[in-house]
Amino acid sequence: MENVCIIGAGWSGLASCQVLHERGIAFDCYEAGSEVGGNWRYGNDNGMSSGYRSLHINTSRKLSEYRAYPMPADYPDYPDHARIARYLDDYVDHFGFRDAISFRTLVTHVEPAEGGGWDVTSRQRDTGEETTRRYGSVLVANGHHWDPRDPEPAFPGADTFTGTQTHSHHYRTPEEYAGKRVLVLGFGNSASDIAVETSAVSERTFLSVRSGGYVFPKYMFGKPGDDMISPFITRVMPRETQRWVMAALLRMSIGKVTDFGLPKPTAKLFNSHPTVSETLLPRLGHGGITVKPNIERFDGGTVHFTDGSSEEIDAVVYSTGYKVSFPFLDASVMAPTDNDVSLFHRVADPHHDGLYFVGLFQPLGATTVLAEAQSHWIADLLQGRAALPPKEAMLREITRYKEKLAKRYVTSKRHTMQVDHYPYLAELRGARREGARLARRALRKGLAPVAPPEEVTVRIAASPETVWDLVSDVTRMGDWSPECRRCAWRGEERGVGARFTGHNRRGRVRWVTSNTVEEWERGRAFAFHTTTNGVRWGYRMEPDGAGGTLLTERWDVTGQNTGQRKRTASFAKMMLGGYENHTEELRQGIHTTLERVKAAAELQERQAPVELRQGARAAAPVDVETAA
Ligand SMILES: NC(=O)C1=CN([C@@H]2O[C@H](COP(=O)(O)OP(=O)(O)OC[C@H]3O[C@@H](n4cnc5c(N)ncnc54)[C@H](OP(=O)(O)O)[C@@H]3O)[C@@H](O)[C@H]2O)C=CC1
Repeated sequence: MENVCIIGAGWSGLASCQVLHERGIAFDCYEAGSEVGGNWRYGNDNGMSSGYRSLHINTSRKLSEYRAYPMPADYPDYPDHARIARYLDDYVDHFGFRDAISFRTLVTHVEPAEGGGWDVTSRQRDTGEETTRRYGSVLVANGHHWDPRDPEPAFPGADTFTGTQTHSHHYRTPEEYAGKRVLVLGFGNSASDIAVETSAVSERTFLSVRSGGYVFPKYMFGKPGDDMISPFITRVMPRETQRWVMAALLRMSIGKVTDFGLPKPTAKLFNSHPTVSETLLPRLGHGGITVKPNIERFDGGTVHFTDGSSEEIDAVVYSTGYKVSFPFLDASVMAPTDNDVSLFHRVADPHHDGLYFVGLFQPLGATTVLAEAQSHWIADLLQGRAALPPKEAMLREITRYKEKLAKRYVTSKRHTMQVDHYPYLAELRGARREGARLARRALRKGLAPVAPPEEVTVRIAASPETVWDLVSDVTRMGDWSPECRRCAWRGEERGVGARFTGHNRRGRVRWVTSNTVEEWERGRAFAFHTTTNGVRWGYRMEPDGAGGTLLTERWDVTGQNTGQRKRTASFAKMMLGGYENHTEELRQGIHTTLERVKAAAELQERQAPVELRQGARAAAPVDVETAA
């Protein structure tokens, strides 16, 4: 059974896939589209990409490549969407985790499971089949530039407008604006790119700007502009000095934005999300684009602006940004209002164990590298190499972050999750160090460590169906396991979701567990979740190529929440001779279980009428391998 779920195979989700794959953590990734790449897949059939035909990345290749996988050396400084999508495909195939991604599968619901973990429901787009699987942890990487935010509230008279009104999310190419009078609203990167494009074909293009800001060129002194910022500079140079130096460089290289008819920036440099464009200022200079203030109201085909001027307009493109939304999470779990989310170091939900968010930030820098760093921290947490601090400490960090944000940035729905590239990387390194310290302290206090899942495989000279019939009959579990005395089904149900009770004994200590079946596929898999302590047990059968079966038993504690870990550790300490000791007994118990299943299955196969045997041949006498 896969224990970690990743939602989304855009470049943030892929960073998590790669890191978890590299660290040996099993996961399932769900992707609504047929291909990886999210926004960078032009015309993505997941229906969520905002990418337009001319889209080029606005951070440089060097800054934007994953640390684990460089972009091809022959790529230009600022690759277009097609090259980025190809790079993402190569990344997946280079590391070999494509099989872990379920394409055309939309996650429809994620909810906390009884006893810990998360129930994830997904729908296969072709068959409509819905599946619910339980995971110890969920990594949400569904992106935050796909759910368009129209002006809120709508401008007065917008419903009387006789032209077209479109959000930039739906903009693809400029052709439909040929010969028209176009109004682009906003001053972010979408507005800037779209206004430049439509201005080449339209009769007139107007750019309506509510808040003035700086425009950063893609190149400075012949080099990509982000080459100017290095970890060294951000460490040694106070932000005020960086600001002063960059303002001077901008002034020298491109002049003041007001010289191009744009309004004066409403915030200091670096205190609002930057608009990056090599072409906007020249288009303004050529008179191809006319700057207007905000819209005041619509009236038929006329748009009135806040300075009292008005223009006849045929088409409006609202480039007014995006909503942060998680359609699969109930409002009781996470409901961001006005893009406001509360996450410890922008990753961990302090209110829900095992719920992490990847790429949910607005970087002054590159998403890839930051998502990669976030994923390494999450992997530490999943493997028990790091722990989170108490909830109160996480909430304090979030408050401090929001206070800093409020001091620095203009209050706006687009400035709720800003991070600076190198300082945020340093922050994540700090979170990992602190997490490791907390994990060591928990160990010293006798808390159960979260070990990576253990798997043991045995070769059995019997068919996968014979083996499955034995291990999935929980009433026989007492025959195999040294610790389990007996198990009994609760109710008539068999299959995923069926429940059973386990009765265990070690010496004079007896205890009872509740279990729910999570995988039930004859001849392939049987797995269950012990809801009492968050441990997951699974059996996987694979043909061994000689008519027999490779049976793998898996023991997975990574889905335990903190409460379950504490209870497990103290129960083991008080009643079972200590956590480490008991864990070792369980490990040995897996070998014993597999030996006993093997003996029973081979006996059954030998005794079965010849015609019922499925070609099982003699297997190696005792052939047990430990894989973890
Ligand atoms: N090439 C690339 O790599 C590209 C990257 N992007 C990225 O995608 C993200 C989204 O960018 P974008 O789509 O431009 O959205 P943004 O949120 O960055 O910008 C939205 C703009 O719309 C304005 N706005 C919002 N609501 C209103 C309103 N009711 N009336 C008037 N103005 C309004 C905002 O003004 P205010 O500031 O006052 O709120 C702001 O100027 C950003 O991270 C951007 O960098 C986008 C395009 C290309």
